[in-house]
Amino acid sequence: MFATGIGYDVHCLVEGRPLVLGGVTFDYPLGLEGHSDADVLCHAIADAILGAAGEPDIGHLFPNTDESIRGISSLEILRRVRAVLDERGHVLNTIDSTLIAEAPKIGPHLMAMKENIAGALGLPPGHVGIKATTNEKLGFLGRGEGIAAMAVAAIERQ
Ligand SMILES: Nc1ccn([C@@H]2O[C@H](COP(=O)(O)O)[C@@H](O)[C@H]2O)c(=O)n1
Ligand SMILES: C[C@@]1(CO)OP(=O)(O)OP(=O)(O)OC[C@H]1O
Repeated sequence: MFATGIGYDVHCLVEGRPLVLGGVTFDYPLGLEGHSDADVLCHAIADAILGAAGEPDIGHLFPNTDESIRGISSLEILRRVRAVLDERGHVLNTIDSTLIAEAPKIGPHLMAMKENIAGALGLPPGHVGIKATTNEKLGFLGRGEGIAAMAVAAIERQ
C-alpha cells in the first residue's frame, strides 16, 4: 500500500552551537539547541518517514535522555530510520520539505543538503525536495529566534 507521512520540528537558535541543516554546517554566529546536532530539517524528515511507516516518532526511537546519542549527527538518525524501513520491508519513495528560516540564506547550500539527505536515506537526490522560505519577519521565526522545518514522505508500505 502507498502511504504518506508528515513531520514538523522547530529548534531555538543560541550562541555557542554550530548551525547544522541537512548535514551542512553553516558559517553563522548562532546554532540550534538540542541533545543531538539539532538538525531540524533531518528531524522533520525522520518524523515524516516514521509517520508514513506507522512507527512512533523520533523521540521514541531516539530519546533525549539517552546519553549514548548526545551530539549524534541527524544524518545518522536518518540512516537508522531507513534501517527501520528496511527491517519492515517498506520502500522509501520521495521526500519533500520546507525550511522556515529568516537567515541564513539556504539556497547556496541546497544541493549539498539534498545530497547528504539522499545519501543517508539511500535515495537519488532528485527524490529529495528541499525548499526554504522566510517567515516574513513575523513572530519568533521572523525575529530569527529559531528555525523550523516541515516535511512529507511517501513510501510503499508492506
Ligand atoms: N532562509 C532562506 C529563506 C529563503 N530563501 C530563498 O529566498 C526565496 C524568497 O523567500 P521569501 O520568504 O521571501 O518568500 C525563497 O523562495 C528561497 O528560495 C533562502 O534561500 N533561504
Ligand atoms: C533526536 C533527538 C534526540 O534527543 O534530538 P534533539 O536534538 O533533542 O531534537 P528534538 O527535535 O527536540 O527531538 C528529537 C530527539 O529525539
